[in-house]
Amino acid sequence: MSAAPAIGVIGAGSWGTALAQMLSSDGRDVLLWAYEPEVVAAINAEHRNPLYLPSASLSPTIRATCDLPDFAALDTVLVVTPAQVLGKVLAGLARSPRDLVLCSKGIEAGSGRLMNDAAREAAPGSTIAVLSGPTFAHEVAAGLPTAVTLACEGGRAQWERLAPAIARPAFRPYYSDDVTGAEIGGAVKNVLAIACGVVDGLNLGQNARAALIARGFSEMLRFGEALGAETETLSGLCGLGDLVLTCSSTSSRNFSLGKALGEGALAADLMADRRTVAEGAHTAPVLADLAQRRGVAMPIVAAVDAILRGADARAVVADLLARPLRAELESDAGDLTA
Ligand SMILES: NC(=O)c1ccc[n+]([C@@H]2O[C@H](COP(=O)([O-])OP(=O)(O)OC[C@H]3O[C@@H](n4cnc5c(N)ncnc54)[C@H](O)[C@@H]3O)[C@@H](O)[C@H]2O)c1
Ligand SMILES: O=P(O)(O)OC[C@H](O)CO
Repeated sequence: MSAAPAIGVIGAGSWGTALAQMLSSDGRDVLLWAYEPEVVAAINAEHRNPLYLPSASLSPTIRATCDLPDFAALDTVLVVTPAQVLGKVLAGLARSPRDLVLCSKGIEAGSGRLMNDAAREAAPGSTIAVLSGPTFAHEVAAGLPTAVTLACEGGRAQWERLAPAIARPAFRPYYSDDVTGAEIGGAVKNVLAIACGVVDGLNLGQNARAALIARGFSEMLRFGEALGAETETLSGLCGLGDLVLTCSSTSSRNFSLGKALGEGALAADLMADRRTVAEGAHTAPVLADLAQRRGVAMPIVAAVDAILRGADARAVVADLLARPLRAELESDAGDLTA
């Protein structure tokens, strides 16, 4: 038991459960909201989450609930639902001023909103922060060293409240005030991880994967610039750091989805009855659309969108390779802008 104030975590998938376990490591109470009653029951009775994080033994100071009103008195709440339901779930939270730390990575389909805009509308009065970076849930749950960006719309004053609440010896947040940049990094890297998985599934080699990471990062920077994100933010943990992690490992659901697509599986089959979330599959269509409407060139994102819609992966890669030659740097583009 600890005298430190309890923290709330909304969403008991693998990431919400891992964050709850990390936060409880100093003995504090953590209240964890789960969508499924059977997850609540297993966490409270057996201190395990067999559906989403079966490898972890959870702390007895984590209490699970299906009732959002239980969170009314908490000053700090992490939000870790899938991106597409974040606004809907938060609408059930009592409207009192608190720090709301968004940990989901995606863009809302239909509205094209980033999570901070969805959260601000659903939970007015909250002060938003975004926690994002290279973070496989099973490693955080196991206490392995991890560093993240913690972007605070409330600036240094909010950071002073949140950093001691969230940092632990092996979990290290870095301060930023660029909420938009932190969200764009996490959302775009999921789509690029699908692209890298496709290349792996097609056996196109490691040169191709490195090229995709570098050219995909250029797309992330261009899109970020269009939305007012800082290049420095995207060059850090929540952008380049997460891109490298997710594009290099079958531990990533997005990379694995892409690999299966490259091996010839159909997106519709891979997405049907899926329990875990591969956010890039939901983000790709809305990101491709936003980029086109804003005139931002994102050919790799468009290629992923096309493959998810059923286009032949090998043909899509051939089209990418057949694009006109161009300058690598925007500043050198001149006439080479195709
Ligand atoms: N798993 C990771 O390593 C990791 C790391 C960083 C960020 N994230 C992000 O965290 C978010 C959550 O991912 P995850 O990996 O914890 O999920 P998950 O794939 O492990 O589990 C799916 C989650 O969706 C929930 N869910 C399904 N339908 C729902 C509904 N209608 N309403 C509310 N909840 C519903 C389930 O209860 C479960 O919590 C995603 O945006 C993901 O990108 C995940
Ligand atoms: O398994 P993924 O692809 O959702 O990636 C998990 C995390 O976002 C990695 O930082």
